[in-house]
Amino acid sequence: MQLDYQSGFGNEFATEALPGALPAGRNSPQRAPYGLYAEQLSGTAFTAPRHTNRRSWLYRIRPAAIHGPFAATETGRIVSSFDDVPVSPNQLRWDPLPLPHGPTDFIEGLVTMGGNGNPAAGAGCAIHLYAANRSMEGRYFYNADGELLIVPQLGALTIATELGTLQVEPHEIAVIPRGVRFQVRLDGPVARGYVCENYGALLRLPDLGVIGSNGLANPRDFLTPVACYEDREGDFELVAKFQGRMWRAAIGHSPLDVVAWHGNYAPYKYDLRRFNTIGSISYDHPDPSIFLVLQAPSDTPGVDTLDFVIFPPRWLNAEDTFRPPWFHRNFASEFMGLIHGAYDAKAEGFAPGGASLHNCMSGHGPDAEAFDKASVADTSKPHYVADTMAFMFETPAVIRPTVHALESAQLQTSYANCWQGLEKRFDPTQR
Ligand SMILES: O=C(O)Cc1cc(O)ccc1O
Ligand SMILES: [Fe+2]
Repeated sequence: MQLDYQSGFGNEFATEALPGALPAGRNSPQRAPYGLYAEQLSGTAFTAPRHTNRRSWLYRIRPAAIHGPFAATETGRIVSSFDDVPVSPNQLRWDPLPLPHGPTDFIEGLVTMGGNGNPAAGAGCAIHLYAANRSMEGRYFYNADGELLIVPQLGALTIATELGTLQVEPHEIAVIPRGVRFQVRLDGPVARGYVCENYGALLRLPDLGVIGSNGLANPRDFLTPVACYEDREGDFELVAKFQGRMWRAAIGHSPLDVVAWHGNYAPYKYDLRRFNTIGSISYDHPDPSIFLVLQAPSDTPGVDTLDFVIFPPRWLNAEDTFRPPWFHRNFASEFMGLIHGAYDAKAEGFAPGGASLHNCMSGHGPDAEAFDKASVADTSKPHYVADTMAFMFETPAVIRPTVHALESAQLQTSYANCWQGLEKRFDPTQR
């Protein structure tokens, strides 16, 4: 199905599935068109400065308040507080999450790998993987704890939300704002990917500084759905994530019943293949901030609580340069995933669907094989890094792995051996 979208990042969108469903000239008329209820959904403080203020007005068949009482339910493998598990400075890497055997939908298939901060503090993030083999049926979900950045790695998803339907395939991402109700449907037999749950300030496009007015992820490539509603009654369930726990309420109708909406608080998708990658055309491999797609800013200028960074296919032509990522230790902590192909700093062991974690000041970089190859490569000619799409969730706070991540059968116990083959090359008599 070909879906319609509205283009732009954080625009003041306006969309109606029935002509005239959007009230003209006011948000909350005495009676809204078609007998709809007007409802505001605000994603930031009412008094947030205009450039960060996000809210939308929804015109819906029933108000969001209509559902049965919430009762706490199984949180499954979802974790939202990370302080009780000791964290080591070891470099960690995982094989891809196996696909589920029993019927598992997107929510059931979530497993938390690590994170920092917590929903109560409104700071930090949780990093989850998902593996699913069925659509959410009769179940709708919202997350009051943060926005969800969904990074499919295998299988396309149709994400039906209150504000319209998005389709995302591997190489695309979707962001579902805090509070927006949605249902994930699988377009194929299985789906797998990564989710970053951002407890902090909303993800936004970074400033471009000396790059100028264009580049990196361009605003018009962000797509927001058009209004589309379900007028459906039945015995459904509404699942909420609220303060780290999962809650369940009976609901007698589809909550995806918004006939029209306007505003700047809405889900969006972005095709990572549209990223305008900028790099060195002289020498040296730049810092990975050059690959920043979205950032969640903190109160300290220039410091983000979360960065989403990608490593897409690109030309490398820096001369007399070790072209792949260098050896390094960072202030930041880095959780990486691979959507497709191979990553240029790792010859093997980092598989699509896999993950790695290099925390604050833990040494890492190219493995022995990648180093050996790149340190003798001909740098007089450009080289195209093809068939690759890696990404990083990067945070200033340490990413604390969960018990599940540490006890997972996918944890590669000998990951750090990938650097052991880097022999001593030092010879004080040879320059
Ligand atoms: O592979 C990594 O560790 C990620 C990374 C990539 C890069 O190009 C520079 C620094 C960095 O941490
Ligand atoms: Fe790194």
